[in-house]
Amino acid sequence: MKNKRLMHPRNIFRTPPDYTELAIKYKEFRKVCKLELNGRVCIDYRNESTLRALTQMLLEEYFQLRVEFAPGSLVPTLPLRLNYILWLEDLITSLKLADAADVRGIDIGCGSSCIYTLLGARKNSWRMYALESNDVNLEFARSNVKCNNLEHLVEIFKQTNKLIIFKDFFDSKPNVNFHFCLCNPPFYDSTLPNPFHGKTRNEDKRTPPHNCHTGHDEELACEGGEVQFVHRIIEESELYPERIGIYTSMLGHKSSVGRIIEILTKKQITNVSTTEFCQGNTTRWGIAWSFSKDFQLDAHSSLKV
Ligand SMILES: C[S@@+](CC[C@H](N)C(=O)[O-])C[C@H]1O[C@@H](n2cnc3c(N)ncnc32)[C@H](O)[C@@H]1O
Repeated sequence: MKNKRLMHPRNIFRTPPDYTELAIKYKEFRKVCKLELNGRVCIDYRNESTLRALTQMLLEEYFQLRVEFAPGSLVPTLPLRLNYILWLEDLITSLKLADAADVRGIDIGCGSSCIYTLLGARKNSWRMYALESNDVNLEFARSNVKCNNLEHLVEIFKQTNKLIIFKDFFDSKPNVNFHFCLCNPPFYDSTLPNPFHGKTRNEDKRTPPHNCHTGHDEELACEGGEVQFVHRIIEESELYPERIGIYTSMLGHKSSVGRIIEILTKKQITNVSTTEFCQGNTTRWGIAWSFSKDFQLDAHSSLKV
């Protein structure tokens, strides 16, 4: 197929799951499935409760993770989250660590599902530190970690000041350095008059492609949107160049990648890598930067901006 964009080569969802078989196996998932005339299962991706049941079922089937989401909170899609984790795995290999279990990662804004942290811990035995500012999300994240018996690998940290990313956390862990940080930042700009539904010709202000809009306003929006959030991560990374080997973030819009690269370039941060996360009709982007000579990130770049 022309221009077919594929998931990461190791992403198990490159081959679509057999939903009919899974509907037989998982009762809660079966309840949200529709049956086509030919007897095949059909999924309504625009329905929030269907998405919840789908993600819960896939996490259980493929990663033996049982996850609850706070009511009304963001429902993560698993193929995208997995693409990001697999890219991190690739970046970390440049470190040539003797033991993968030595890896320590920070999840900035883990959400109620705590999905990246759970995946990193369960799939790769990474030691994960999940930061979150929303109290309800924190409660659910803690419970998800406990339910999956991953407390020995995961620490959850309450972020009291939303405008800060690392300072308070680093102060609480003065002697620990980390291999990477990851982030799915709040996408929307809360300062816009209608941040979630504004239709505009300006690409940056257009809502991203969604199957179904899930999540609380507070989870999805911040002042300046994702560019400003990642800008803040960059500024704090300059204060702590040694504390994290590879700083990374996901971006929801291609134009944000160019703007973030501009910010990095102005700051003369040149050890930078970008990638695309392709999942069927949805594309997201990843950006990474490092101050360490141990990571040669440019070798991993897959995207010309
Ligand atoms: C878009 S959601 C991502 C949730 C989850 N990581 C995922 O990918 O499904 C962003 C999360 O960041 C949290 N957040 C916002 N500002 C934060 C900050 N300064 N520190 C930590 N978490 C923050 C929000 O409460 C929200 O849960």
